[in-house]
Amino acid sequence: MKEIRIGDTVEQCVERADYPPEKIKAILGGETVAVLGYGVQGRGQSLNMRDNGVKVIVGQRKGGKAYDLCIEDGWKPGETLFDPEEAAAKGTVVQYLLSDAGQKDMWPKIKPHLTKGKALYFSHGFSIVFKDQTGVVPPADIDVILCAPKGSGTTVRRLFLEGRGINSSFAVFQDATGKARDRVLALGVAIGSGYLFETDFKKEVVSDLTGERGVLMGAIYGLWLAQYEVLRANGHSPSEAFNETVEEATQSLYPLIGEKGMDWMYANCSTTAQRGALDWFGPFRDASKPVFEKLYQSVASGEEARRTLEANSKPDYRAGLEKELKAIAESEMWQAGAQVRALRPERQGQ
Ligand SMILES: NC(=O)c1ccc[n+]([C@@H]2O[C@H](COP(=O)([O-])OP(=O)(O)OC[C@H]3O[C@@H](n4cnc5c(N)ncnc54)[C@H](O)[C@@H]3O)[C@@H](O)[C@H]2O)c1
Ligand SMILES: CC(C)(O)[C@@H](O)C(=O)O
Ligand SMILES: [Mg+2]
Ligand SMILES: [Mg+2]
Repeated sequence: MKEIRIGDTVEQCVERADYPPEKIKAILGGETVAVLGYGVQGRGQSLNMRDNGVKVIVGQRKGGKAYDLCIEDGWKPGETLFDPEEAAAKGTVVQYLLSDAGQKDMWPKIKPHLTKGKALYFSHGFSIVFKDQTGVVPPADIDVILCAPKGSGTTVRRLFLEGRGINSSFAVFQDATGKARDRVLALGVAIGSGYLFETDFKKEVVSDLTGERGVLMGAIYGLWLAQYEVLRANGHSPSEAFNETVEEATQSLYPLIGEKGMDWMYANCSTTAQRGALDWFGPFRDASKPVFEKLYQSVASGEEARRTLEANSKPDYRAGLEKELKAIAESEMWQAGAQVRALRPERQGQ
């Protein structure tokens, strides 16, 4: 365990060293972990656990790309690959990694398999916190736990293969067996977490929905687009506008900020950039803070959950979504992006 200490706030962080392989074996040795859903998280987490020696089975409905990927990844129908209900029946730990809307739909079929002493595991607080909208209310005699990797499932797998680890949060919502904390921490390390910090289901879902709608995806794209549009409207070429907005950020500055912090970045650019960035971060913060406050309220009130569930339940949702994504892919900015990325020396000849 290590501490993160900021003023009066002290957080205990759990590291891999706290759950070495023999401890994981002692905790999970008798368990069958059923991973329901082979999406981005289901795939990353199940493969990492399998490589870590945990007994894992996957529950993925037949047909479709995700099922084909299960076969490609070596899951064997009838041995380690089942439909979600059958896997839930076999698992002693049920990792509920269907899409959040899928969790609501499948709940009536999964719940009967959650018998006394099992653990129900989530990677998001969504279904439990918004139970009035999802109907997900677990039986009282099971453990209900959460481990939420703070990144894409793609990164969960990539970092594991590189011998690195993703940061994850963990929480215990219900401890029926007295083993819930050990179970979630052993699972958290087994899925490839680097370190784990404690949260609760409500804090996890509210921060996660805020982050992805905000700085991780929604806000950053909005900010990038605004700058790109201003540069283009003032006669800058697509190449110049894209490089100055996205390519330099993702390929040079953001990795450096990740490695060394924003203070280092500010100290290690030109004095011209330094003066300008110091003068302008305030106006950008002031302009965007009311939007973040509005976003947070929309998340905390359950409105974002309502919108997500409603949108996902529409029969034409997928078609509409594909149209929206196509519009981004075909927009000038991301067309420029595709061509700029293709020019990277390491991508030549691909
Ligand atoms: N995507 C990420 O990287 C990420 C990161 C952290 C947490 N999470 C959380 O992890 C969980 C899984 O997310 P994901 O993005 O991997 O899921 P996803 O959207 O990729 O879907 C996962 C699987 O759910 C199945 N599914 C969807 N609806 C279904 C239904 N009605 N019936 C049966 N199966 C259905 C699909 O076949 C798919 O294989 C969610 O709670 C999500 O919020 C995701
Ligand atoms: C990867 C993200 C954005 O962090 C996750 O929260 C998700 O919902 O996909
Ligand atoms: Mg999320
Ligand atoms: Mg997230």
